[in-house]
Amino acid sequence: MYKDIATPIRTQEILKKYGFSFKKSLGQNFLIDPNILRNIVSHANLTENSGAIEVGPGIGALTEHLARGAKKVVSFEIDQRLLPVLEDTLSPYDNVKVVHSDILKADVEKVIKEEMPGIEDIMVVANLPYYVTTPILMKLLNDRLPIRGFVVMMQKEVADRITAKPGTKAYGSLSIAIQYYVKADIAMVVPKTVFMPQPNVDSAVIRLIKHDEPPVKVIDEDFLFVVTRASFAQRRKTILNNLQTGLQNGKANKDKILEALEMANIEPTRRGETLSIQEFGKLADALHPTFSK
Ligand SMILES: C[S@@+](CC[C@H](N)C(=O)[O-])C[C@H]1O[C@@H](n2cnc3c(N)ncnc32)[C@H](O)[C@@H]1O
Repeated sequence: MYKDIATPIRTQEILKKYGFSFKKSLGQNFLIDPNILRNIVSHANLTENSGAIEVGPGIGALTEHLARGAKKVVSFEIDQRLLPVLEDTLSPYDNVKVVHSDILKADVEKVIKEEMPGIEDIMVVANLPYYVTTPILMKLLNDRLPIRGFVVMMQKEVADRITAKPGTKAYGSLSIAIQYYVKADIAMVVPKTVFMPQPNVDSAVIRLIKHDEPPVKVIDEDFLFVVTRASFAQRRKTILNNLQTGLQNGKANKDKILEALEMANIEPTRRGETLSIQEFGKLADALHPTFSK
């Protein structure tokens, strides 16, 4: 059995050996608690036939736990200074591939094809860099990768918004943009003390499992997201007011919007935060003929 990378003492040793200093701009808060790492990996339900994709391995703390639980791990790391560190810390594992790349620019599908041939069950498991949590999730969802889902650590406030249900304060266009693709729930809330350096915000691990079918069928997915963004633009405003100012550069015809709201069976005085994803779907389809161009 190898010594865990993620103990405070071993992490300090590794950082010292390589003269590594944290870059705040890259969201570098490393995990230093092996129990949290085991817990994260257990929520991914990996088997010896699974693949794991990691964003930002850091010095390999989570990577080694993934390597122990999966057939193959591919980790994308943007910071070149970490490459020699990872080569050292992950040397006991022959099932890990580190790719030096910004995940936002990477062709992840190609890498999966090359590095994980024949692997049918793939999960994204990561302690995400908080400054780009949402762009990373949206990219990996929009790329329509052959993955089962995600188990990812992020800022708790973002986790709350992603997993929020209608009628709650945290519910908004981000909840819908993500829940259109996946079933989302919070797996655990994580204290600041398990990170080095400690972040200023609370953290949570969320689990996102892809739907077989989207929760609502719409004519035009992109337009659904245009409508939801417009509907939440000003939370105190009614859906009617938000759509009037948010569609067609504020020149949307009020009567046409009222017609669409009636067709979708939605009272014009309601607020966006009370609408379910199914109601947004109906509304987007009703608005589509007039407002999608
Ligand atoms: C929160 S740390 C997590 C490190 C490690 N997985 C851990 O849990 O200790 C985020 C990691 O993501 C890397 N990173 C930041 N932006 C990235 C990007 N756009 N693409 C790939 N990696 C990125 C950072 O260099 C850092 O290693």
